[in-house]
Amino acid sequence: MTDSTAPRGKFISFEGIDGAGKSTHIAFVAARLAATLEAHGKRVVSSREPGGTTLGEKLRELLLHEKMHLETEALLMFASRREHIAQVIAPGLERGDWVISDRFTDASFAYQGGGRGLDRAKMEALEQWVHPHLQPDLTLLFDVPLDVARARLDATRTLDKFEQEKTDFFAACRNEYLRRAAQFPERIVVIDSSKSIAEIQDTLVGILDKLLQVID
Ligand SMILES: Nc1ncnc2c1ncn2[C@@H]1O[C@H](COP(=O)(O)OP(=O)(O)O)[C@@H](O)[C@H]1O
Ligand SMILES: Cc1cn([C@H]2C[C@H](O)[C@@H](COP(=O)(O)OP(=O)(O)O)O2)c(=O)[nH]c1=O
Repeated sequence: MTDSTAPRGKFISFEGIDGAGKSTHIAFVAARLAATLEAHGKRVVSSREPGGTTLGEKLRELLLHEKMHLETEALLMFASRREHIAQVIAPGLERGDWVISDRFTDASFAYQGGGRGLDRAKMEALEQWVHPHLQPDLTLLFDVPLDVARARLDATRTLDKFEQEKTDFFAACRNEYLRRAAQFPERIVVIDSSKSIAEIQDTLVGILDKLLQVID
């Protein structure tokens, strides 16, 4: 994917159980990155999964609202991802832009693997098929106790298919996220999302400024 004339951009994913506060911080991160990158003629591309493309958004609608077999759910998540990589992530990185995605493959491991119990070997096979050479340069994992996430969700919105799941489901998702953070410590940074929004923003500034040094 890297070409010898243009440095590849960076790929940052955001993860966490529903209600952890991930969406709250995406706009802040995008603005912080854009302020530096635009001076270097690069853009921040902000996207999400499932979704991020016209087809992916149609799949998202199905995934968030229709009941389906667990393996169908996993396959559609990866179908959405395949399209997202082809249309948004790979071309963005090749242009030298920085791509930030609200969720990527760690979410499939956490939700379809941890939460729903799909065999990890099947998830790994899908990952190998769909993106054998692509991984985020950085994954920000927003981690909170389950009761905090639940209280935040209940206070704010109508719940979709995943958000209506029980505590055990989210406990298993969270455990899988934390297991992956321990497995890939060089890529996944765990953010204590039970802190205040201002404190989390301070932490994010420290992480992003270090990452931005490569282009200064
Ligand atoms: N650190 C925080 N402290 C208090 N409330 C928060 C914090 N982070 C997010 N929230 C609130 O919790 C709710 C869910 O946050 P959101 O970012 O939508 O979660 P997610 O995208 O992880 O599902 C929102 O109302 C948001 O304002
Ligand atoms: C990307 C992905 C998301 N999901 C789930 C997690 C979320 O509950 C849901 C949508 O994610 P998200 O966009 O974070 O939800 P919201 O906009 O409500 O904050 O999809 C999976 O189960 N597997 C996946 O691979």
